[in-house]
Amino acid sequence: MVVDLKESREKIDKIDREITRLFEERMEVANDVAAYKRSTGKKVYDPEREQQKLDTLRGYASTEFNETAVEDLFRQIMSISRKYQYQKLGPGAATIPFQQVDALDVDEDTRVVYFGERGAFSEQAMLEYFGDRITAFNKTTFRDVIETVANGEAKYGVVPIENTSTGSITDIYDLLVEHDITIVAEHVVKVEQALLGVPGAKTEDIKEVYSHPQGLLQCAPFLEEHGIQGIEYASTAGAAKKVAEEKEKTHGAIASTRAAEVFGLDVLQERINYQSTNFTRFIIISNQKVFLKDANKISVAFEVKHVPGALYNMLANFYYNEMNLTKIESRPLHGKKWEYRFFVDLEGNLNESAVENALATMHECASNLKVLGNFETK
Ligand SMILES: O=C(O)C(=O)C[C@]1(C(=O)O)C=C[C@@H](O)C=C1
Repeated sequence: MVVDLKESREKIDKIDREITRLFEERMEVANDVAAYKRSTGKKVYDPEREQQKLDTLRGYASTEFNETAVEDLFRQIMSISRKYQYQKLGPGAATIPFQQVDALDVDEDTRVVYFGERGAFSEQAMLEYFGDRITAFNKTTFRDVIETVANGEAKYGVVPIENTSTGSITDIYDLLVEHDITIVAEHVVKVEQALLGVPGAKTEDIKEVYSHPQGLLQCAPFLEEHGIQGIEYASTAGAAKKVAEEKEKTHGAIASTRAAEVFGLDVLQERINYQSTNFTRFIIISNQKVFLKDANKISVAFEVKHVPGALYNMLANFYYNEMNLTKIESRPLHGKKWEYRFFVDLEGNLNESAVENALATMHECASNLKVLGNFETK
C-alpha cells in the first residue's frame, strides 16, 4: 500500500526538527572550539580531522549512495562550522598575505606602464583610472608590461584582460600566474572606433584602412557600405601612426579618437563599430599584495587533481560560503596533456569570514592556489 504523502511529510517534519536541534547543539560546540582555538592559537581548519570524520561517517552509512551523500552533507556542515568559527575569531584568523589599504599610492612620480602605442585603449584606460598626474610610459608586448611591473621598474601596469565581443585575453591569464604580481583594480572602457585620415581627407577619399583585426571586424558593415578595403595591422594605434607617417590621402585607420589627437590625424567619422556594446575590461597590476577596503571581486587561479569530483569539491567551497562565482576560465597546463589551470572570479572581500573560510579550504583542495587580487568592480 502506498503511504499517504501527508503522513510521510509529517515524518520528515519531525526528523528535520530533530536534525535542526542537533545541528544547533553542534554549533554550540563549535563555539567552544573557537574559544579554545583563540586561546591556543590553533588553526580553525584541520583537514586531517575532517578527513577522519568523513571516513568514519561514510562507514556508518548503509548504502553506497548514502555514503557519498553523508560525505557531501558533512563537508558542508564542517564548512559551516568553520565559517562560524572564523566569524567568532574576527578578521585575520586565516593568514592571507594581503594588506588592506585606503587608497593606492599614486603621485606625479608614480611610474605606470601601459600596453601598446600612444593613443591605444590601454592608455585611455590608464588615463581614465589614474588621471594624467603620473609618469606614464608604454611597452608593446603584454610580457614586457608584466615584467616591468614585476621587477619594480613601474609601480603599476595596465593591460586588457577581457572584451565583451571577443572574450578573454588568454595570454594575460598565463602571464598572471607566471609572475609575482597582483590585480589591484579594474577599469572598463567603452571601445568606440573611429575612421581616421590625414588632415583634410574626407570619408569618400579613403580606399584602404589599416587596423587591428578586431577593429576591422567591429567595423565591417561600415567598410562594406563605403567600399573601403580593410588591411590588418598590429594594433589600432599603430595603424594610426602608420597613416600619419605615410601622409597618403586614400589611406585611413580605424582607431580611437585619442589616437587621432596623438598622431595629428582628422576624425572623418566617429563610432563606426556596429555593436554598441563593445567594452574592454582592463586590469591595473602591481607587485605589492594590497587590496582596497571597498574591493568586491576576488580573482584566484588553481589546479586540481585529475580525479572525479575534484573541481566539484573546489567549487563547493564557494557555494558553502555563499560566494557568487562570476567567471570561470581554464587554460592548458604546460607539459600536462589535457590538464588545466582554472581561473575564477568571485564576489567578496578578503576581510570577510566566509572568504577566509573558503580560501583556507581551497588551499587544501587545490594545488598552486594563487590569489591574483581583490579589487573593486562597479
Ligand atoms: O575539530 C575541530 O578542530 C573543529 O574545529 C570542528 C570541525 C567540525 O565542525 O567538525 C570544524 C573545523 C575543523 O576543520 C575540523 C572539525
